[in-house]
Amino acid sequence: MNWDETGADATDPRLVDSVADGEDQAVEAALRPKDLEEFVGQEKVREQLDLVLRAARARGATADHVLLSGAPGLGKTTLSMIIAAEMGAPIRITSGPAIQHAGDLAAILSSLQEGEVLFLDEIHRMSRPAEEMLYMAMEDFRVDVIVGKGPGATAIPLELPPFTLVGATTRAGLLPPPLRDRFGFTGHMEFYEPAELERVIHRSARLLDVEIDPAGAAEIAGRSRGTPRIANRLLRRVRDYAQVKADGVITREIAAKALGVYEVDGRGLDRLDRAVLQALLKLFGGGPVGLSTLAVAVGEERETVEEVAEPFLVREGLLARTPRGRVATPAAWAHLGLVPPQQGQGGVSGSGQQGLFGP
Ligand SMILES: Nc1ncnc2c1ncn2[C@@H]1O[C@H](COP(=O)(O)OP(=O)(O)OP(=O)(O)O)[C@@H](O)[C@H]1O
Repeated sequence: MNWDETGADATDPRLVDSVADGEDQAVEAALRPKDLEEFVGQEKVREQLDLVLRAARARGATADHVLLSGAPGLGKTTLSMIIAAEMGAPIRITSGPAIQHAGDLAAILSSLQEGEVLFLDEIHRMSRPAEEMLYMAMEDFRVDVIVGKGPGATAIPLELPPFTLVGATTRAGLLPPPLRDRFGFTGHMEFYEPAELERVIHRSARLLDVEIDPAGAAEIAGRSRGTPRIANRLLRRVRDYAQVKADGVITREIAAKALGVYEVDGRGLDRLDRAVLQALLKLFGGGPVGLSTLAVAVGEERETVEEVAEPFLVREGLLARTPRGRVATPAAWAHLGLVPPQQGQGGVSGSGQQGLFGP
């Protein structure tokens, strides 16, 4: 298989991948909530952000810098756009990996308008010199542009208009403390509850002009891995099925059948997730087994198993990472409808050995 570094398979994109693909980006623009009122869930972050923005508006000031942390697809970009809209300000969108040199950042910062929101996605992946330039820009609204090289180099100070930096990261812990401390507000985005995802799905269905009943929305929500981006993507695939195979209306039965076709099971696991669990249970009696062995057993790279399949399996309480290796939980046996071996029988089943080492 050909998985790229984001965990997406270049030839066969995963329906349950929380990273956006090209099709998502086009549809996401239409589905994004436009204000805090429309933004579903994340009650704490919404309430706190609402206060920050209202207070800034009342003072006629630019809002404080905001750091948003959380997994991909939970709404960080959407919230940054809402911050700009609520402040009546324009927004500029860029990302850490796009800023290779301090000069790239200087060019962006020096062209900002007063009050503009600068959204910096994956801020933890910015280069070190750019990061250091950002410290001063965030605190003093000033940057030193270095002209020339070596002993003759001079720093020319450049005043910047006040702006609001909205930084997004999947891992707040990776940010150096001097950067983290310069944000006036940090919001941590949680995975969504099924009921919240149902609201997201009903709203998106309305915007896409698709008829869906509450049980149909619940069925999709339960398979969406707590992530609105995945919910919206599954909704689009179910809509296709409903149009081609039925009368266009999404019911529980249609949603379940459609997602069965796409191999997304009732809990949101896809083919790769299930292959990992099946190998762990059937070949290794539930573990413990080392990551490399598990990867060989499913015919995948170690990194693919570790970074693409495991995080969700761990989050779902189906798999545990222990110092002795990967171990299946009782919930994993139940999910695949298998019975754990009796204690003392040894971990590996006969058929498993055959599967692994050949007949
Ligand atoms: N709270 C929400 N209510 C309704 N829709 C949402 C919400 N959060 C996200 N979405 C929808 O999910 C999709 C993905 O959201 P968004 O692009 O903001 O995620 P993200 O956290 O920025 O992801 P990434 O880090 O991968 O860029 C968008 O279509 C957006 O409309």
